[in-house]
Amino acid sequence: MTVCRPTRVSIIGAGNVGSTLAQRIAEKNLADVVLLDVLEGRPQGIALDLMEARGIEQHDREIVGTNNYADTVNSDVVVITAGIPRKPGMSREDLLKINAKIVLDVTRQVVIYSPGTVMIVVTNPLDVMTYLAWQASGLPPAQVMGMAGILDSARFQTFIAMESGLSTADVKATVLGSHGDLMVPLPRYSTVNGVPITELMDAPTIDRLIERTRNGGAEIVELMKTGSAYFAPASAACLMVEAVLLNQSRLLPVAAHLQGEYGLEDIFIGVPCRLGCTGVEEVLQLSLTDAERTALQASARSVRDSINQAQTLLETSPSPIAS
Ligand SMILES: NC(=O)C1=CN([C@@H]2O[C@H](COP(=O)(O)OP(=O)(O)OC[C@H]3O[C@@H](n4cnc5c(N)ncnc54)[C@H](O)[C@@H]3O)[C@@H](O)[C@H]2O)C=CC1
Ligand SMILES: O=C([O-])CC(=O)C(=O)O
Repeated sequence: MTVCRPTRVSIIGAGNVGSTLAQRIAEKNLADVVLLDVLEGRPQGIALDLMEARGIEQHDREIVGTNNYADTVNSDVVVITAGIPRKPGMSREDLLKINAKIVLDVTRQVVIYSPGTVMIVVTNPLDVMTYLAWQASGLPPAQVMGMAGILDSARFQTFIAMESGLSTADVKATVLGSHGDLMVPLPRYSTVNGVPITELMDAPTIDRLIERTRNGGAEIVELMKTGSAYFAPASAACLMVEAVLLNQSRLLPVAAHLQGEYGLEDIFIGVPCRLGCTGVEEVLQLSLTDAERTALQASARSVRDSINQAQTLLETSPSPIAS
């Protein structure tokens, strides 16, 4: 008798984003979930809690909590949420050194057990962490991507719907670039049922919504006082997991490795990509105005500076980046 191996997603980091993502994946019946954390008991407790909801939520997905990477073996997708979230007053860049060490460590352990996985990075600062994870993993670049553009676009979408009073379902918003102050919201590519928002709102209103989008993560950090956003981030990561597992050919903004696209080389940054079972299957090159291209280049320069900074910081660490 053939024994079927269920699809498996491992989530490294059983904190707010990781545990909410585990819930979404299981309740959407997408895959079995392995939730791993350094904290003993936390992933096991969350997994048991989620298992006990199965009868109510009507699914039979296995959710396992562990501190042992061997339990993640043969994961189809691994999502890295391990790391420290920022506190009020901090930028995502302030997490660079501490999270770089965590991301390098967990990535190296992940690929021992899942050498062919698709890896989705969530830990901040996002674009840099995705680059470091790719380097440490040895995976083909198409199999590594970062989650941010879907979240930033969803925030822009929400603010457009709130401002216009129109249904969120009809709003499509596009945000490219890095997951930081230099992200690049694109009003020309943001529409309400096909109508560009530039036809529906005046420039000062759009500028105000763009500013709120750029500040979207910080706005929640300031409100929550401890920790950062996790419901919308988990939804965004789940959309990427779903697109890969179900080979959906979704066109979604993700931090992808660029090799000349948009005039950018050897960097991970948010661009529209076709996502399928092999990961990033295509980078879509939008035509940009001079101002949009300049903004994307400035965003990429800031990511490149942070990558250089991370590499300098890590040179003094006992476990330098594997080449
Ligand atoms: N890319 C994005 O758009 C977003 C990124 N984030 C980032 O995601 C990360 C996680 O956020 P939260 O879940 O809210 O934080 P959290 O503090 O709730 O959870 C992080 C978890 O990582 C675990 N961890 C730390 N070091 C580890 C290691 N070496 N191995 C395994 N687990 C380890 C911690 O024990 C903790 O349970 C943060 O860096 C945050 O800034 C959060 C939201 C959106
Ligand atoms: O703001 C943060 O630190 C977490 C994050 O990336 C977001 O919510 O966009």
